[in-house]
Amino acid sequence: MLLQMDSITKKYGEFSANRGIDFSLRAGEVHAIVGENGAGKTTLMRILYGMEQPTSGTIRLNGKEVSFASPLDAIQSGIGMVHQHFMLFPSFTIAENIVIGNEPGAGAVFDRKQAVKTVEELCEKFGMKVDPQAIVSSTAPGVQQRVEILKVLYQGADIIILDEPTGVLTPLEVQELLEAIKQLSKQGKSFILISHKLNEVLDVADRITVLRDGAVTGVVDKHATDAHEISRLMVGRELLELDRKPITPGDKVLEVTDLSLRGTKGKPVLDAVSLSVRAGEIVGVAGISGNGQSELLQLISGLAQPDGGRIAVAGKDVTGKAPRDIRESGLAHIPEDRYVWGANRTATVMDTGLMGHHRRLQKSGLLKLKDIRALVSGWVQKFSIKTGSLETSTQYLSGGNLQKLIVARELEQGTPFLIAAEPTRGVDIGAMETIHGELLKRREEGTGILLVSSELTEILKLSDRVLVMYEGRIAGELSAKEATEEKLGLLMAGGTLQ
Ligand SMILES: Nc1ncnc2c1ncn2[C@@H]1O[C@H](COP(=O)(O)OP(=O)(O)OP(=O)(O)O)[C@@H](O)[C@H]1O
Repeated sequence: MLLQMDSITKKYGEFSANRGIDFSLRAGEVHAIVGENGAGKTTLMRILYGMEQPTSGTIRLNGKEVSFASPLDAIQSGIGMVHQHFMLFPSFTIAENIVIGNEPGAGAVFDRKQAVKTVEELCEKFGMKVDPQAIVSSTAPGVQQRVEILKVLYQGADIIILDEPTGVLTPLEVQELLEAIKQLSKQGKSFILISHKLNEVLDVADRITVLRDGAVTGVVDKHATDAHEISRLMVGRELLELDRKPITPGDKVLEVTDLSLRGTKGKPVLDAVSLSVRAGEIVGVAGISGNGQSELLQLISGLAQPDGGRIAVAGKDVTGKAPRDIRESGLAHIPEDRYVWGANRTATVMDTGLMGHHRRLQKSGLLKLKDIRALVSGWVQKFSIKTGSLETSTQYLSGGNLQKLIVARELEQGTPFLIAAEPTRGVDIGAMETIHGELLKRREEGTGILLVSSELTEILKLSDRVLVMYEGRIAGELSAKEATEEKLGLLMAGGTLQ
């Protein structure tokens, strides 16, 4: 066995994030780790990568016991990790990012030409294509993902840990990544893949380890299992089918007319975009990321200002207004990036939950701790948010649990209009079911929802109408009945429907 982790336990105070976990990896194997948010997947991998020390347990590489005091130790032993959030220098070139830490050159002189050549050779050897001279910030997420993998290959990794690698990728980029993993494993590289996407896991993994509450509930062979068994091992129950009841849409809660935003290179980022959302309907926006969706949401929520056009929320003209005024007009917003727009990493769970609710809870100018506690602990229960306490800083929540907290906070604003951008990014299948169920409940209660998601299955499951964005324009609109993955895919790629 290439790698063996035995009886790994990790305690944070009284809380055990890992409880006696056994995990093994063969050379050339792709081994997926799945489990609910907070099940302990990332913690186990941080231990393997030397970012955390286990409270007890042993790690053996090729039969020899090892201990890693830091990632540097792990890298030297041939272990590389690609994190959930890319850790590249945006203003550097791809080549510079790959060789950083071990640059070619003599003394203090960096040999740029050699760096480009080395990266070209690396791409050739491992069959992955990137332009070494491109600046990272100008490349797509799929390219940045490849750069992260090439970087660990350059560092000499034989074991590559990928922590939720497909979260920000388009369907095509996901296919390319899965293909690259298969190719590299044929060349003898071994992968540990943390993922919530069971279809991807069943496509690429040889074995799957399932974690629940910090312990292993099963290790299964891909050929001897299916998505049902894995979800049962993960959640402890079968998942329910969602029921989308027929509705009659009401008044417009969002009306966007001829919205435009100029780009830096003359090409418009948004070009005369008009759309509306009525009370009680979910309007899905599909599109490959980078086609104007993010900017559209920033304009609607007041985080950026348009160059032309008009925005009305709940019947009030909010064009050019500040985010706070727009929220008061009737907008709640589950933001696309939970770390940038959704939370302050140093704030507690309670303070993060309170944001936006503070004015409502204020009685005679005072906020009562008891009221805040009751509100936030209700959500913690309803959404199974795993946290030490309400005073825990959000930086210690697992990614999916922070997402659930933000979703709960925004769903509970009780506004007529809600933006839900990537509402289930990084959450487990049980939490996804809860969030989808809650969005449908809000819809039945009359909230109008603009759903922007890179997951076509999510768009198709929830939307009453689907708009497709392509190059800053609405390229097409389909009703729930008409919409299929194929038709949406065609419009997303710039095609037209006959
Ligand atoms: N430094 C820390 N202090 C306290 N608790 C922590 C710390 N790091 C992690 N935890 C807790 O340990 C648990 C396991 O977290 P981990 O990030 O391993 O979960 P995960 O399975 O990767 O979840 P997700 O799918 O949401 O990423 C969580 O409940 C988390 O809040």
